[in-house]
Amino acid sequence: MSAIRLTDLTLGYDRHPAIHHLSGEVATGSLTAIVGPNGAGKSTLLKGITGTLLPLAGGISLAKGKRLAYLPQSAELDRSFPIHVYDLVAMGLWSRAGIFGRIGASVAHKVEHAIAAVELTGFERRPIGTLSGGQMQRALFARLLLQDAEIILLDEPFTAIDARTTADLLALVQRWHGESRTVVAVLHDIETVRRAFPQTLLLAREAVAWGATADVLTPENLLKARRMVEAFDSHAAPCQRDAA
Ligand SMILES: Nc1ncnc2c1ncn2[C@@H]1O[C@H](COP(=O)(O)OP(=O)(O)OP(=O)(O)O)[C@@H](O)[C@H]1O
Repeated sequence: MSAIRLTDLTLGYDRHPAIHHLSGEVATGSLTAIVGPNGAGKSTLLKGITGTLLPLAGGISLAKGKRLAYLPQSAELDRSFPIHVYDLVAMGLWSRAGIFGRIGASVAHKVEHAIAAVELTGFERRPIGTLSGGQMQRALFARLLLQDAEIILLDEPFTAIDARTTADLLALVQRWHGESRTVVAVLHDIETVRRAFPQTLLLAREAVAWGATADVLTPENLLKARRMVEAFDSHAAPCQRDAA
């Protein structure tokens, strides 16, 4: 069964395509990496799946009734927002408790448990603006833990994060996979993908290859992806292939 299905999908900005003619499925319970050169459309695809960016053509369907959680690229987060680690993590419960849900004893226990799971105990009252990049990413993973979503989308979760934090957070990703959640992560480190992600979508504005990681990440495919992104004209009218 598929958790996410893409059908001849075109996504873009101001009617200019960033991704086009993308079709395929993310199987329920699978662990998939999205890789590709800068500008390949990886973040754009995640924004399409979350519904923040509507398709210019084609469609995206999600398995019915499944909760979705999304971790944006760290550069997109406003760290100056005046909030403590505890409250940031507790926001993970909003989808179920509501914004004005009572922080009762059981909720407080869940938040503390999630903070402990990412080894941030003792940081509860720290404003997020004072955290290191790795600590902030740990806090965001604690929030994801509480969101308890069946489909989890991660945009470059390990970029600019030290090796120890990467290993700890990767262990959480593996745990989610073990719990049969569907995880899709945009990654730049090919070695991490080869080691830890069974499925890969190699994207270069369209799919270069999508399937078992060892079959997808061949030198030929990686070279092809680079050439395709370099050759792509994002200002072409809605779709070059349609115009041909
Ligand atoms: N808000 C936006 N408005 C206009 N164009 C955008 C916007 N966001 C992204 N783009 C363009 O869409 C294309 C794909 O961008 P996207 O961020 O999805 O690529 P990416 O594969 O995630 O790249 P990177 O690896 O550099 O993060 C790029 O040409 C980019 O300039």
